Amino acid sequence: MSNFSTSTTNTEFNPLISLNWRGDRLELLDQRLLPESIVMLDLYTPEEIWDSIHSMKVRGAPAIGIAAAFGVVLGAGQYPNEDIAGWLENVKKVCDYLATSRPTAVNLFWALDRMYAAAVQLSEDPNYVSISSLNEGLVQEAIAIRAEDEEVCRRIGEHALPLFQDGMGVLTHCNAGGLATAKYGTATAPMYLAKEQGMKLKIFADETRPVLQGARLTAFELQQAGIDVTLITDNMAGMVMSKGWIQAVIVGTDRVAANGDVANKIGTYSVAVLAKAHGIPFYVACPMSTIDLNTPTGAHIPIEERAPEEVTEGFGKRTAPQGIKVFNPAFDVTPNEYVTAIITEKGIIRAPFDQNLKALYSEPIS
Ligand SMILES: CSC[C@@H](O)[C@@H](O)C(=O)COP(=O)(O)O
Repeated sequence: MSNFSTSTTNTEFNPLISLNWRGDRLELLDQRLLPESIVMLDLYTPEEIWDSIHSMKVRGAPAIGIAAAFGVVLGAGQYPNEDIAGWLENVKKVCDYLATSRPTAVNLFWALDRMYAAAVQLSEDPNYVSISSLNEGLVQEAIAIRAEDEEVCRRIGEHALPLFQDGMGVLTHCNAGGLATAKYGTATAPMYLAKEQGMKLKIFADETRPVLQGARLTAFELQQAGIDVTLITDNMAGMVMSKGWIQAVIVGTDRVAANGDVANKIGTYSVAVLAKAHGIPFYVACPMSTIDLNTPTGAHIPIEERAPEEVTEGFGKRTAPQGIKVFNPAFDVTPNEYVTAIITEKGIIRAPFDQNLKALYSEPIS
């Protein structure tokens, strides 16, 4: 594994933009170092992209998909020969390799499938005869995935915004923000749009143990954007709800099963149960690329388990006894009965989710 080169701290950093294609490399914000340091990494190989996804330098379902798409570009560009069949075989190998970086976010597999389908199509197109033109075709596909994500997130925000009113308290868990997408985020998109329109929301960000995406990322990016955000630890969510401070919960997701069960960052399920107990609507915001009709229920979603050190040394020092048994699932599944609505770029879906999710695929984007 080669070392990544790092750009110096960028003083004009825009926290909404964490992935940039630079012609020969993917420039990527190292999210693990936030908020203390803003470091952009220059990634030149699929191995570097794999490592960045696996180690969560880039994380969040849509951002993982975008990074992987550029990983395919970088892998295709390494093919040394001029034969198209060999080029296509190499693209397939790169896609299969990148697919092993993380298991839960379906956007990863969606993006890789889309890149491979584009490669097949390009390889059959008589206008693309040289390997360099095929590689350029893949660059355009990856750029399109990134650009579409930005547009999709904005649309999610537009559809979600009417669910919120001036002065509302809104709780979110993990980071489904601009850092996790091309721009705007999914759960945070209505927060940015509300800000644009002068609507004041009071956001509560769960810290999100064990990796602290809420504290490190959501609190950071909302604060940078001038949005009213209060950080709480995960075990405070019930208390702030009981005080009447929360009128809605909105989270992102890594995969929505065909029946509307939702996998998201560990702790989301507890928040959903708490929301139901307090009569608070629980919204899930995601692009269509996060909906996986091939996964029948939440029980079929592969849940990543991560290293015990995230729990025992997550704060930079040991906080548990040596040799302790640790269970560290990165995600949990919220059953559909706790989900008030799923908000996509195509609009708002409510129960019965199995029927309404299926129907959504035949509807044009409004
Ligand atoms: C728009 S991001 C949606 C989800 O990917 C997000 O809520 C989440 O759970 C991310 O988990 P992470 O482990 O940080 O990749």
